Amino acid sequence: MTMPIIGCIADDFTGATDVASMLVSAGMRTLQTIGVPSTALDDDVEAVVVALKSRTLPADEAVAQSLEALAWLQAQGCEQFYFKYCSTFDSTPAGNIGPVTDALMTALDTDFTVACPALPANQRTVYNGYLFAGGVPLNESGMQDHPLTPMTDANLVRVLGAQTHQRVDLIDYATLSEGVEAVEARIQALRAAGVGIAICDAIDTQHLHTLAHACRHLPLVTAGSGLALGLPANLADRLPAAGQADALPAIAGREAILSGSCSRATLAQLEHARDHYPSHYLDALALADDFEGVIAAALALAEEHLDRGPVLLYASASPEDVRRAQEALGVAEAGALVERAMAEIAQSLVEHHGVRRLLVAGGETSGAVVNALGVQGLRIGPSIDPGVPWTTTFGTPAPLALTLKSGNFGARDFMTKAWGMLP
Ligand SMILES: Nc1ncnc2c1ncn2[C@@H]1O[C@H](COP(=O)(O)OP(=O)(O)OP(=O)(O)O)[C@@H](O)[C@H]1O
Ligand SMILES: O=C(O)[C@@H](O)C(=O)CO
Repeated sequence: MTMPIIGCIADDFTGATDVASMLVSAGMRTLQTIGVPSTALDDDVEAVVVALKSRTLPADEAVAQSLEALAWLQAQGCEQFYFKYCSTFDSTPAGNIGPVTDALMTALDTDFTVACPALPANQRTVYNGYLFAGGVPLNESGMQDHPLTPMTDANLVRVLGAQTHQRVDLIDYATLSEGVEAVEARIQALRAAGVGIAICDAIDTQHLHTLAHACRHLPLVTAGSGLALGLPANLADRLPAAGQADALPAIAGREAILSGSCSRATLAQLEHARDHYPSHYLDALALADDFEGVIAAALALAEEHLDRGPVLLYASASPEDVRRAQEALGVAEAGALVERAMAEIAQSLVEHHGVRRLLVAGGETSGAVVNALGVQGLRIGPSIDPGVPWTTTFGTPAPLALTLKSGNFGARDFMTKAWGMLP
């Protein structure tokens, strides 16, 4: 059996499929597990991604789960480890990026790692340590309104510095533009100065390739998914022949879209999709009043239309509507209520309405849906848009075609074009 080489720990489920899709597109066969498996891996793959739902847990729980994932990946033979967080660096002053990085560094007995959320293909770039999303500073990108992890500062040296025990410094774009040797020299200098984590600039994909090559001997890297594009090149002689990494079996069945993401990109995609498919809005306040009644209405609408193509069920709402729900119900309670609704709907669609092809938008939403469906893992297939692949499930009674869309990912027509890309 081929032993995996790269072991990733991802702090949410869509983030996990994102990093897995980058590894696949660069030629590594990749499997994603939902949580830490209780059994050993028995697939021939070059990379494994353990998907946690740890982004918004209390820091000590996120650390414990991440260390458990690390131990399992080490037991499967992985040689280099990758902590995947969001390209918008979603976290709070309490964590979890800093505390998890600290714990992984200690467990791997390493004094240095990099931190680079950049993904230029999705307009996430880091310049002089400042993170830009969609060409504007992070704190002006819409992320300042995120329901769970509002990001109000774009300076990552400062943001990470508040979360970690390590000294944090920068490898800037000028150094990255000079090439691998310049980056290696900078890493050596930072290490000698007692810096534990370097925020790395990257304003184009070449910077990520340079950084990945310069990191080839580090036991741990931490990043968004972009850095994964460059890692397979470090291992070229150990990968399968080109074109083999993203093959998926065909899955027939009814189609549905579930969205709990309130990001700007998802809201635009929903506007587009509503013009093409029957749709039903689940109002958070109505769910609080009559949970089962709202769900029954959504499922009735679905059953009426599913024979004719995809049906769209969504709770996604504008920042003002989300704020209204949060003020009435509490932030965590409103989120949990909507997630529970999406989970129950997904379960019913699959068990009672013949849905086998499912598109889910939102990281937390995807986590809730995947858990409700009993998905144990995903085989990663071709990407619909950068960072969002089709996958097929294992662990469910029958395999499903599933795509888990990170809130801010995908073009405006993502929800309509996805179906044509299934085998
Ligand atoms: N109308 C609403 N009112 C209040 N909360 C909502 C509403 N709709 C969705 N939510 C909650 O907002 C949160 C959205 O997070 P989620 O991770 O699913 O999407 P996202 O943040 O856009 O995606 P990602 O994490 O991939 O960037 C979820 O907890 C969801 O339940
Ligand atoms: O990196 C990203 O932006 C995504 O993979 C993600 O983690 C969103 O939840």
